[in-house]
Amino acid sequence: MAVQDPVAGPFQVFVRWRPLPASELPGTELQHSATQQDSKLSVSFSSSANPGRPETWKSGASYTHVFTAADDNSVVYEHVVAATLAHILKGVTCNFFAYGHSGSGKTHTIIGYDYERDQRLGLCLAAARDVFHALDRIIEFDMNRQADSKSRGEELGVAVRMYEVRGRYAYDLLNNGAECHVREGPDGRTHIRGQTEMLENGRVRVRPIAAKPCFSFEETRATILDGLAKRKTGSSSVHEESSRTHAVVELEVVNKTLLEARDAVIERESELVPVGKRATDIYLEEQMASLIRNSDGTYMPNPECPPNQTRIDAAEAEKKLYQDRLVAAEEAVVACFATTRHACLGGKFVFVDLAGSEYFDQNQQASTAPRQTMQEQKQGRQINTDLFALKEVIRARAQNQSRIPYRASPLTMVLRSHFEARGTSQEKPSRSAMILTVSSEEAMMAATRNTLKYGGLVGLAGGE
Ligand SMILES: Nc1ncnc2c1ncn2[C@@H]1O[C@H](COP(=O)(O)OP(=O)(O)OP(=O)(O)O)[C@@H](O)[C@H]1O
Repeated sequence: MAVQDPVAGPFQVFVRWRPLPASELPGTELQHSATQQDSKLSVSFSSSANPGRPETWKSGASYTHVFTAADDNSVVYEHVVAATLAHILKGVTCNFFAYGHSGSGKTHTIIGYDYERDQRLGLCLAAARDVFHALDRIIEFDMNRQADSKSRGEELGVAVRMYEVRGRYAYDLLNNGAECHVREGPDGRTHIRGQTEMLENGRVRVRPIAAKPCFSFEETRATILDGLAKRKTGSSSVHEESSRTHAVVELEVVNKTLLEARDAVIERESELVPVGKRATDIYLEEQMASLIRNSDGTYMPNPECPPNQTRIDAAEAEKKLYQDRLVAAEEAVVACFATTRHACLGGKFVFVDLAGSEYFDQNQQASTAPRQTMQEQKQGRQINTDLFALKEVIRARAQNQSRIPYRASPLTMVLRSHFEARGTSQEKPSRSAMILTVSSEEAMMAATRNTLKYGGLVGLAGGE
């Protein structure tokens, strides 16, 4: 049975203990328990590795629920994600993060390693399955009302985006791992843009992260598996490499009209580039032609050759025409939301498999981690920055601070639009949750404690 809206507050934190790896002897692990305090849980564990000096640790009460090693992915899904589907169907964005040490089960939780069996599907695949069940019901309802969604371009589906964030770049897993820049635009929004394509007539197209439209669960699953295959190429050590990137999977409810409207914006942008450049060139040409050089090297206007204002105005008028076409295309996107009868349009699940938290744990690094190359050290510092920034953003949001430090890292810049998403109406703020994946292996004690501490800071903020 689905649990009632677990992600109701601003930010909820869950703990998931993974089973001991087969290589570990049973009976040698940390002993752990959870204690209810008001509406939240605290976690404590003890180690008896050193019989002379048993060690115990207890967290604050910051967690919404603690999953045991016996809980499989379907149990986690029911508690954390299932009830949020109702929000997605109202156009809301729900974000889910997995945070933990390498090998603690982040990918197992978010994506899973069994793509067929219901009980073992990762959260993103189980969510895709349930979105399609819901969309099927909406389509059936439309058919009963003789409202043929398909012919009107309103056939509902899911646009899948999959990318890894590493350093200042995102790598588009549904576009051959293409490197994309993460930048803040003049509009204050973050743009993730791929390579510049030079087209005919001077048009310049810069595409955003690929959004692959899928119209069935099977198609969505195949798309996610395609993306995963890209995640693995180019890495000599898959497991290590996956720890060093943040992997994001987005599932957005879309229809064909919306997808076409967004494509039209990209086309209008590409058309504006040469026209805008021509207007600038003509202005500069006319200004230069109308200047004469003085003997001291300075310039002054040449009264006999004033700038050809008619030519400048004509170029500006043409530019304005293309700017208006772009604005009209952007308005058409907004109109898709305003005119649809499907409140679910734009509803989005965002799943983030964060880079291994060991990079955030400098003490652990110094003492036990193998020697790192310069490149790995740089990556480690960037991951630290990202994970610290994420915590600060979550806390600032929970405390309703006027300034949320999204710009502190590329990861938080990328996540900004998901945190700030408000569906089609201002009353629909996004909802978010984090799953801390931890291991009861003795060797992982410090990492487990650090993960619980990090999540504790995030969870306390959520409860304020
Ligand atoms: N809760 C769990 N139940 C069963 N197996 C698990 C669980 N958590 C992790 N595992 C297994 O442990 C191994 C490592 O897990 P996983 O790849 O998810 O770790 P990770 O935290 O994503 O690591 P990395 O950060 O290095 O990518 C996998 O074989 C996975 O199936």
